[in-house]
Amino acid sequence: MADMESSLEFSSSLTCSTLPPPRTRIFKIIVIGDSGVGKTCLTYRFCAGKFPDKTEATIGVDFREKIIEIDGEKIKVQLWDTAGQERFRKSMVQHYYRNVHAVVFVYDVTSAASFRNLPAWIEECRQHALGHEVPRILVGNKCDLRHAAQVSTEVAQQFADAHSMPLFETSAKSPQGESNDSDHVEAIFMTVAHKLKSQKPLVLSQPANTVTLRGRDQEEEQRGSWGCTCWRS
Ligand SMILES: Nc1nc2c(ncn2[C@@H]2O[C@H](COP(=O)(O)OP(=O)(O)OP(=O)(O)O)[C@@H](O)[C@H]2O)c(=O)[nH]1
Ligand SMILES: [Mg+2]
Repeated sequence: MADMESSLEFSSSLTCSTLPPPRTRIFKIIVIGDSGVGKTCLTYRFCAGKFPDKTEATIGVDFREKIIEIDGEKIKVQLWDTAGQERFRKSMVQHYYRNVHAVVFVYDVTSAASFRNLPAWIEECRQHALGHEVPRILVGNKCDLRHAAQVSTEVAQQFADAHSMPLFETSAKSPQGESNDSDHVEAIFMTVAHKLKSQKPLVLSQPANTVTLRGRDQEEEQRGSWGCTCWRS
């Protein structure tokens, strides 16, 4: 850690001619919600591009990563696929929230209970002192089972509005061609990444004849809201 920090300090004062190779920023996004809503399938779909053949209840957390490119910058989206079952998550919870950049709340459109439990997940975020600057989004999954839906778009939208979150309805399972009327899994996570990138521009200052590379501004670094784990060579 000390090495990483000192190399960050070092790079912050380098001029154009001596810049090290570009490093990849990491956006840590946690995916939370009741067991069985499809968190593993959604994260797998985004990172592997397909619906998994089989899943089992997640124990602790599974990490999935995907490199994306936005405006010419390569960014590593690191998804934390958390456990929905209390017994599989309790020893891990504080790690989920450490230096998190965005939160994705998931419910299952065919399960009214998973929707009713959303306030408990929001409360967990509050208890872990999640800052208001951390983007949150709401995802209703399993839209391919619309005939069995128990949560209407209207009700979900009201909830999302009340909590200032954008709502997406999607399916980790259905083929997502042009004719599909639900949001694409890919587009959902890309939206989060765009939001994070716009909040955190990479190149922030250009004093005369030098280009200074700064990933986080000093203030944020002091507040620790953009922890050092989000950078890697
Ligand atoms: N029809 C349909 N089934 C889905 C979809 N997403 C997930 N499933 C199914 O829902 C079940 C639970 O999915 P998971 O992704 O394991 O659920 P989870 O939220 O990760 O559950 P925990 O790890 O216990 O918290 C599995 O049988 C999946 O095949 C979907 O979009 N449509
Ligand atoms: Mg899971």
